[in-house]
Amino acid sequence: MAGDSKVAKACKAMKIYGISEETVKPVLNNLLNVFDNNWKFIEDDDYSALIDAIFDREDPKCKEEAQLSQSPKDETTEAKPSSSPQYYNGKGKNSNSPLSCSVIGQTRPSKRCSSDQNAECATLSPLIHVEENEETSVSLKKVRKTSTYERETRIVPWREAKVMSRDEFLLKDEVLYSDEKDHRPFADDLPLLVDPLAVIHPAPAPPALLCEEGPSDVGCSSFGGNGSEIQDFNHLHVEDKEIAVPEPSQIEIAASLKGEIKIALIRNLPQQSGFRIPSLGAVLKTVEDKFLKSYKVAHPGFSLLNLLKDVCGCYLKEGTISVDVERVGLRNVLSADVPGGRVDDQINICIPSNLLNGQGNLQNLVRVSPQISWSVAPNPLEFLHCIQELNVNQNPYDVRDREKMERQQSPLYYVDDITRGEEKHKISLVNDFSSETEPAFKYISQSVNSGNADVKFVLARIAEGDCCPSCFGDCTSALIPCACAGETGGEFAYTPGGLVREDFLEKCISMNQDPQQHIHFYCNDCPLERSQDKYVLGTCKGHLLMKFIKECWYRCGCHMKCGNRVVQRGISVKLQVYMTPEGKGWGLRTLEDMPKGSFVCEYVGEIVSNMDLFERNLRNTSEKHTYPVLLDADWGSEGILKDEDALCLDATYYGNVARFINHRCCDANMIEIPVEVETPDHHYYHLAFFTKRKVNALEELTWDYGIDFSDLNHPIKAFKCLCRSKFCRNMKHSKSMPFHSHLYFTKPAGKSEVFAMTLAVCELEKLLLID
Ligand SMILES: C[S@@+](CC[C@H](N)C(=O)[O-])C[C@H]1O[C@@H](n2cnc3c(N)ncnc32)[C@H](O)[C@@H]1O
Repeated sequence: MAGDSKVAKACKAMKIYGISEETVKPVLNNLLNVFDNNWKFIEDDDYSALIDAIFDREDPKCKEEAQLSQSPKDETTEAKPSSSPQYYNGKGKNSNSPLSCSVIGQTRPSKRCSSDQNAECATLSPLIHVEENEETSVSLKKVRKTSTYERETRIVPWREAKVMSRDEFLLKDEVLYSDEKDHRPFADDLPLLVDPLAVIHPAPAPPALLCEEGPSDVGCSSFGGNGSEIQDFNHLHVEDKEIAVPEPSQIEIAASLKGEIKIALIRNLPQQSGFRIPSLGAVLKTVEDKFLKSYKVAHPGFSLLNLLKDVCGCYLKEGTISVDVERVGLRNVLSADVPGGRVDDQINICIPSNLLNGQGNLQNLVRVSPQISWSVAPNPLEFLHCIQELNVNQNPYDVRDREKMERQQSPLYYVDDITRGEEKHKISLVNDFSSETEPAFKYISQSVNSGNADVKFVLARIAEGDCCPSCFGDCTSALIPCACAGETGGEFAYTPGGLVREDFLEKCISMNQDPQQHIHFYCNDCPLERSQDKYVLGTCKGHLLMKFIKECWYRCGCHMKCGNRVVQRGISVKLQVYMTPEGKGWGLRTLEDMPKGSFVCEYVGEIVSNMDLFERNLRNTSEKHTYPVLLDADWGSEGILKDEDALCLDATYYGNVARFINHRCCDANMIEIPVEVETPDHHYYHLAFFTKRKVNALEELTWDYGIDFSDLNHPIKAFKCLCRSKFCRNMKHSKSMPFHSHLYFTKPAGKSEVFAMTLAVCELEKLLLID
């Protein structure tokens, strides 16, 4: 009977997996019921539905049987020549037979050709044909034929005959070299058996990382897709020398002629380690966290996946360009011309072409500083070593190495939170160049009155019409703007997303860039000149009348989360104080991308009268001070200003993170805008910094102090400007900066290549943005 022969066939097919007829038959019955006696569904794909159903039962018997199938008896009686693209490790009794439920324990047998289909598979399908000889060793043969099955299973042409299902290849979050359409790393129409252009076999790994020969409890795990398979490569007998059996190593890269890249990370672990295959997503996350922890300076959007993509990009590039004259030239320059750097300290940085806007032209780039200079000389092997270094850090059996690495990678000086809990978010401080510590000052998140300044926040001063007591929730989402939008022409200065509105911001930027075109107030009796004992006949130099933002305040009925309360909620972006490489001392940078119009921080310090500040400056001539700000945005609104009403903020002794913001002439990326928070009285207001454009993570945050570098009479001696802006007002000094027709890079002493590479890429990004 046709049915009986089909049952017999199915049982025979399952026998290969060591599953007995008694187990198969009831499951088969169920399936036939489910599929309405349609055998096609059961037979399709080498009885995959049946295999699934059997294993889905989680029948302990199945497991027992599967284990039994590894017994010597089973091996001799049941082992069959197989065309399965899976292969044995050939270790005899304790081998990781693909017939078992899996020695690793969690996986079911991979889909494979049944014995009955061997003939068909042998001609149609296996890219690598696996044969088992008497000693159960395995030989590999190339067969230049393909089947839909293999296309489905994305066989990796250059190496192991490992079968991965389409799903297994799909990464959890993202896919290496993903195809937009279907998110698979390799296209379906990939010509199979395309030999790789090249395969990188890394330099021998440190002994602790090598796969150990011999005992069967040692195997190499290969993370080829989502890391869902472990195979043991140790005892493969290779007939065809073109097919490389994986060296015991950590990383391999291979590319096909079409440009597809495969990266394999290989790790050996003792079987008893309790190791379970993690998802690739989890692995990447751990490495990224580790990277961020160890290197601190890493782009917060850094992802290992992108790094690997870069590796692939470089690998392809390196593989396709045979002679790179420019690089050779650069290498020569490197050895002769590195200031203060030993040749063996240098590494070549592989800059992804997207950073170079696809031009790959290095001629216009300039040297950054004596500490950080550049070479762009792609060399994927060195890049790979960087990755290996990351990989070493992950080895749980190599704690000493890991600790050593961490010691090496840490910055020379690091403070976890300079705010000591004053701000909502920690603000770290990092010095990668020396052990210079932060200046002595007291971190405060709100300005404080130092004594003589006349600053009073009085509820009665807030007129009924200047606030919105009847509002609730978010004023910016109300249909009709409330009274608090009055100051900014009936429209709130902020968008509902908390950014300064584009038109308002542009106005402020234009006033800042071209103050002469905007309204100034000229005092007859200028408090600034009074404080400096400079009585000048006639009017003063003038004060720019600035546009104010008015936020909702105490008397308003809205929520603290109201969109018109931005500055008063404090710093919300991740910031870091760092030692600038250009010699400007400490600087402030963002650790996250910020859109145009974002609030960064306000200038916080001691609220002092002009008069007091001048006296302070006189007293502390030697003191390294910050630049105090003058709160003169609305000095024209009252007649003659009393000394105690003419205020400044001095962050020298008490201040917040803004005291670290460096100056940049004209094209700084932040602008200061006066903000009313507590009082309509414009003697005192908040001076808040907003981004003038999109600012990328790790970019330095700067503002134009408005210094007149030619004013030798200014109470605070101007510094030599190192802003490197092409609009620098201190050009005499800027021009003396050396310009080079090439870039080269010196690895800072005691730093790893990964550290150096990250720094280099970040700096290059900055350069490309700036210049
Ligand atoms: C407000 S502080 C900025 C933080 C400062 N870099 C530090 O290390 O504390 C101002 C001082 O920084 C330095 N500075 C700021 N901008 C600079 C620039 N463009 N070029 C050189 N030095 C700068 C000057 O010494 C200035 O007096």
